[in-house]
Amino acid sequence: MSGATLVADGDRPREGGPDRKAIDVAVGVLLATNGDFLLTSRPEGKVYAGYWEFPGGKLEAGETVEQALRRELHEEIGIVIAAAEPWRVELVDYPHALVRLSFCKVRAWTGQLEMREGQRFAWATLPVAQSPVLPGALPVLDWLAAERGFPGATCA
Ligand SMILES: Nc1nc2c([nH]c(=O)n2[C@H]2C[C@H](O)[C@@H](COP(=O)(O)OP(=O)(O)OP(=O)(O)O)O2)c(=O)[nH]1
Repeated sequence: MSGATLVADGDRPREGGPDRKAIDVAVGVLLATNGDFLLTSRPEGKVYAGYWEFPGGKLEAGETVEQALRRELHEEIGIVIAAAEPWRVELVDYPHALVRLSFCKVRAWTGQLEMREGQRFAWATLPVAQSPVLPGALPVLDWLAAERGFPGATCA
């Protein structure tokens, strides 16, 4: 897992000193009725371009996680989500930023998937065939595996 450290929420960040402020990010784990989950690739021009992740993005000033997730998923993949079910929060210390990822499960939405930033997308299952997976998205695969009683490696 080069270039990023997963740290327990509340721990002091590895680099940048105590003033390094975490950037809040809302992330959606879209679940199809058959259990498949949506992965999207990071667009060109962003850090970790081409890596697979769960769709989402940074909170804007004054937004809640759910509001940001609703906005980001509409802007980036063209859908309008129903409820966002808060799931887990994870702090990841990247060289480019310390990010606090708020993962939400999303089971219902309207609209057709439309990759508006030139991303690729895949309905994935365990073990995930897509590669490489963004370091900050890997724990989600472990959480899904634990929930599902899936044994072994989560990536092929
Ligand atoms: N969307 C998403 N971001 C993740 C995941 N895991 C992970 O570490 N991240 C990190 C990567 C980035 O540092 C940060 C998200 O920032 P971003 O640059 O993609 O957000 P954004 O779409 O708002 O981008 P921009 O408006 O600044 O261009 O969160 C994940 O599964 N999904």
